[in-house]
Amino acid sequence: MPLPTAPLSKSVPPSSRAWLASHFRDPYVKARLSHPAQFRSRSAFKLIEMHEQYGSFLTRDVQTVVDLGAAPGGWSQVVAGKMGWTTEAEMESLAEDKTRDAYEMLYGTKNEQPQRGRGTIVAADLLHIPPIPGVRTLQIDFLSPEAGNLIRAMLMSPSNPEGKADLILSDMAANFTGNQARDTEASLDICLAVYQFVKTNLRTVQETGKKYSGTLLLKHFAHPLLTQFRKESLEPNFHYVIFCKPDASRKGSAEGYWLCKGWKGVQR
Ligand SMILES: C[S@@+](CC[C@H](N)C(=O)[O-])C[C@H]1O[C@@H](n2cnc3c(N)ncnc32)[C@H](O)[C@@H]1O
Repeated sequence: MPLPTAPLSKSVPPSSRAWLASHFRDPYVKARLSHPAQFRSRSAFKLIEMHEQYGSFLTRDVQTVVDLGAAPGGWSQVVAGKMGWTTEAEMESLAEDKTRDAYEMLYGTKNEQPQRGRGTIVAADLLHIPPIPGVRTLQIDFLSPEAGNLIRAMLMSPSNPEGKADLILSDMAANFTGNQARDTEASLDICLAVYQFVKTNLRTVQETGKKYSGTLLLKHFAHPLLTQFRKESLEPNFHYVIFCKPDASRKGSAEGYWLCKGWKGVQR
């Protein structure tokens, strides 16, 4: 897809012009538009980067994944690719791709291409998520009381009768208002709701026998109240929690992610 080079229309206000200009200069926007996997969002590169740099979590033993705040679907595309849920046409276009590094970053070596994916991926968002091979989508407000049970039901299978997940991803963010108190409260509400879901749905290390299984990747906005949540709820109950700020995350943004590995179940 060609990048816009013509001058922007005079009807576009100066503030939007500045944003659009910096948006199209952004290397991750350029990468998204030219990448053969045709990611739907620039966020896809954040997930790839965190997986690569902060400790692999999209590993072969991951069978069930929940992607919260998934629209338009970039993260789910990455997960589906990692779990082998990619159409043959996509495989062919990727196999012909000259940027082999990008290919390998997503799918491993070419000899490893499965024709059908493994496991279950459930993606949920307030917004509609256009279909992605191998991904079960749900349009719902995750903060609504029924969301947890619906997602669990979608994870259930004969081999997973309790609907447990090996990996829970949350890129959820409420609309930014610019009011710090309100934005902090919204981020905290989302983190607390995700944590409630983790308590009943993330597979524990006791269940798998693996010290670092049961992974949560959770977006949040920097604030002392969120730090307190990390200390009180995440740190005692996971083997480790690290802060991630991928390069693909805009520098001026207060967003960051916690990568939490080794869910022990609630210790306190
Ligand atoms: C940064 S976008 C996610 C981008 C996505 N990870 C991707 O790669 O395409 C944040 C998403 O969170 C969703 N969201 C915010 N609050 C939500 C809620 N209460 N329930 C469900 N989704 C929510 C928004 O609708 C938005 O699509």
